[in-house]
Amino acid sequence: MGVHVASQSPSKSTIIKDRTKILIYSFIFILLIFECESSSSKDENRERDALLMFKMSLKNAEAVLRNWNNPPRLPCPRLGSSRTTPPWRGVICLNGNVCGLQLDCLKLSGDIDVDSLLELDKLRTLSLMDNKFEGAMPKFRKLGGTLKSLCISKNNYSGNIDDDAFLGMSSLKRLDIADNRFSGEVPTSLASSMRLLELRIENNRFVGTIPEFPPTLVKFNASNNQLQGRIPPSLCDITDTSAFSGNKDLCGPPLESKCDESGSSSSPNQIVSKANENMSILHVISVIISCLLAIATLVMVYLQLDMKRDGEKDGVTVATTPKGDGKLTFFRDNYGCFDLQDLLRASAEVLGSGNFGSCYKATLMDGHCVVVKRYIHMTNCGKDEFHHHMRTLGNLSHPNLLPLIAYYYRPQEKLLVYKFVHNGSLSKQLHGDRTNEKKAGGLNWPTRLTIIKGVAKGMVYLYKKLPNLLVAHGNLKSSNVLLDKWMQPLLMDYTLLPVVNVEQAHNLMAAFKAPAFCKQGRIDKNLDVWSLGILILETMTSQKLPSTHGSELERWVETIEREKVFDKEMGGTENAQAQMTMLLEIGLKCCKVDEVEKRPELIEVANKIQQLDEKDI
Ligand SMILES: Nc1ncnc2c1ncn2[C@@H]1O[C@H](COP(=O)(O)OP(=O)(O)OP(=O)(O)O)[C@@H](O)[C@H]1O
Repeated sequence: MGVHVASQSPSKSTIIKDRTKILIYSFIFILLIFECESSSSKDENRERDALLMFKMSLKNAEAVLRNWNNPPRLPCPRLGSSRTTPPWRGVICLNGNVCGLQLDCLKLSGDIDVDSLLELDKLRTLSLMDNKFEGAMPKFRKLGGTLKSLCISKNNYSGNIDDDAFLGMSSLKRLDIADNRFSGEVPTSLASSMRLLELRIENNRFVGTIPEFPPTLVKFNASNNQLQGRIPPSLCDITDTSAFSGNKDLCGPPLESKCDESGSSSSPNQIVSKANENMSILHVISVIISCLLAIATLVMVYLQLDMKRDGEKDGVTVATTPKGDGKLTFFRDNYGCFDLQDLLRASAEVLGSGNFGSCYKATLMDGHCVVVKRYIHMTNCGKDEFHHHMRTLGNLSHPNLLPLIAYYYRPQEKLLVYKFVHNGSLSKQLHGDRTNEKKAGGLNWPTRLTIIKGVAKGMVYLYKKLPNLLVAHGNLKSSNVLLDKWMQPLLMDYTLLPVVNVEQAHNLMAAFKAPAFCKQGRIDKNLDVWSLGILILETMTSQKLPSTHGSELERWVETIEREKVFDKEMGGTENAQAQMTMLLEIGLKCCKVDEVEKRPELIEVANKIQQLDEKDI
């Protein structure tokens, strides 16, 4: 049987058609490459021109930046190019764009042309360390909210830095202006850099007090300036006290010298040096010591009496325990040094009492404020179990968790000591508190979203750190979300399920109000997701939750789903409205009553929340 090969081979016309197609596709492909090339070369040219402008503003640059020149060389090697040409000296490239300039130790000087750098829209780091720049600090603020790291240490910059010099530099994570001759006060606009992790201002001539910094700060050095006054609470965690050495008169934790009423150091050495002019040192010391002793005795007697009265009035029945007993166990060093007796002596203010006990704000003798929460419903927990669990809690550390400073154990008495947080709870901000029915202040949309984002981050951290716990928080609700000075949320009353009596936990904790538990007795990770959903709905509507469990709460969720009425105080443009609706939908999804299986995982919810945009444009 012959094979008809001829019938299977393409005809001449088909071959011509195919060739034409190949030609057309190749042409389009070449066009596309050309298009890409031309737009990327536009970028490259812009970056090249910007850098050449910048170079022109520098002295001594011609010698050291010789390879910064005109075409054919470009600042960054072209993406995908086979020839590997190095970038210009000191230029850091990412994906073919300039993302950093590192021009350290090049003996550069001159008036930096910050405007030329505006053209480098991918610029994230700028380092001009160890050069010869002098005069006032350039207006780096113009570089706006994208710069992450700025380093101009070891130059000869001098004079005051404007207080708003860093305003709007919201992405700044690292700022190093050490080893210059800056004077005047430390600019408070640094506090607006909410992402700041590292700040170095040492070896300058800064005067005045240190402003409050965001809680994100982990590295700080202000040594060898002329700073004075109380170290702000946000820096109490800095363990290396040399960060404050060589200053005029700093006081308070983490330093040992205590502050007096006016906020200046009351260490005997400094008092002596001030009074040295007219009297002999010995005389001054003896007068001061006897005065201090007399005052201290009076204050102690007064406070003891006062506390006793307060204690009786407020139900603080923590008796002074027999010698050697009643010790507080500390987890964090930097909240001053105090013991139970100091807490008892401190002036106390009742902050409120909830399902699990009462909260007191105690102002210690050195001016520190801490919060003591006295827990009931923990009576079934054994000593070892309690100590073990407290150690777990003490080791947790996250910017959105209220840190546990210390705890106290007696079979019938459990106290947990936390840091005092300035803006009270989210509940107080949304609905007012016991004494003040009015809200503390309308929260706008960006603040509410920032709070929810922080809460979600804190929750994800808990689940990551405690994978064996089914319900890692257990009591997430608006009164357990505290807001610091920068309105960043801090979760409290977290992870107490292992030490709370089971019956009370199931009756009183927020997570156990979820229908999955109320209706089916199910305990799983979804309980916390449900609480997060309720918190989102409450935050977006400012509506108070019904005080009872179960069906009333379900109806509350249904009403919100039906009406979708946001709190007017949030304000917001059209764009913000769209984001608000998305957040409300996320909240509603977490609270799906009948579709427990469909309820999203915490990590999924948290990711969606982080994608929302608080910008109100
Ligand atoms: N560390 C703190 N800093 C500032 N205020 C606090 C601090 N801890 C608690 N508070 C305030 O004290 C109030 C009472 O707190 P508490 O935890 O006793 O009550 P709750 O959260 O309503 O109830 P529950 O015991 O069920 O958690 C809170 O609403 C909050 O405003």
